[in-house]
Amino acid sequence: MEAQTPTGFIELDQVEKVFDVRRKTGFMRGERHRVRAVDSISFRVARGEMVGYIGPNGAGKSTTIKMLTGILTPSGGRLRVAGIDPSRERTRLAHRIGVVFGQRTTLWWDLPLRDSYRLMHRMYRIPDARYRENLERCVELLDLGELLDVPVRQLSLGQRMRGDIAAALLHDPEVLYLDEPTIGLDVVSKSRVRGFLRDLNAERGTTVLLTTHDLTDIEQLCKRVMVIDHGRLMYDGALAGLHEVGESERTLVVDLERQLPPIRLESAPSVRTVKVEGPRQWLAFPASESAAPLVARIAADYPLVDLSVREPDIEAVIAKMYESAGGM
Ligand SMILES: Nc1ncnc2c1ncn2[C@@H]1O[C@H](COP(=O)(O)OP(=O)(O)OP(=O)(O)O)[C@@H](O)[C@H]1O
Repeated sequence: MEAQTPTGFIELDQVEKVFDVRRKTGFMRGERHRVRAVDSISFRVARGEMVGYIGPNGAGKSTTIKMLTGILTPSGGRLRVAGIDPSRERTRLAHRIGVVFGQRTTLWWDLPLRDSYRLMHRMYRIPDARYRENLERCVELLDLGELLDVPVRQLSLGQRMRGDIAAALLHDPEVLYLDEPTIGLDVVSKSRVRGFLRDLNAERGTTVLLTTHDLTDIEQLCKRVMVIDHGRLMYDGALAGLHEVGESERTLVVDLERQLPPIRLESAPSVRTVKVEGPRQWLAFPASESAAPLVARIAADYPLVDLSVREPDIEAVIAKMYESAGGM
């Protein structure tokens, strides 16, 4: 393994991808137009980071990942992964990256998992001892033991996904790109996949770039999230910071001794009572504000019995963010 670089294991500087598309407008007639799938995107991911890459359909996520693997060549800008230009040295890079596309399998449909893995062993020229060790570890942690001799086409989606994740890791990649790794999985399979990825990142320091529509994946795995829309990077930072960008609200649920008219706090105009149900009331307040002074004010003026604070639903936050940017 090479000396560790402290920052910029994945580096994008004003990367663009423009597709020339021909749209049919009638019989024998067509119109050419350009789709700017990725529009001047810059970011850096440090070695060992686990970053979420999210955005609505057609935002440019898969296009970015395809450029990071070398499948697509950028139309402009500079892109490096582990110091390698992916589209120029795709084969050399392939030894250092692992890719899982949730909607497609890299496994051989008619072969048992074991045979697919053997083929990868040869293709990637993985040293025997390392291959055996990695396979054993994946089989154990992803619970693949019973499945190794089953043809891929007979596996359930969750089993196949675990098989695909193992396949992407047999050659010890330093970076793993995951495009929708939990799509279509049941709750148990999702949690198993997430647990495995968390351990992989913690124990091996594998850098992970994760694209998903399931925000629980992000909440449970990534400290940092990047949001892309219409090919542009809209947000890059802590997941918690998204709440501020999305101007979201938290909810204070208070239980009073008895039913009372909606709580009104003259000194806190940003607080709204949004629901009253018997002695329970729901108050919405900006997520960027602290709940403590609000609680103190209510406790001083009302017969408070109990309370809880509900965090904003991250999906609502992101939807709001797309709306305010004119996206979706
Ligand atoms: N090969 C291609 N030729 C022409 N246009 C393309 C091609 N690949 C992607 N696009 C267009 O580029 C834009 C970005 O697509 P991309 O697949 O990267 O989005 P995405 O964020 O991965 O979406 P999804 O969440 O639906 O998978 C879309 O408008 C898409 O139609």
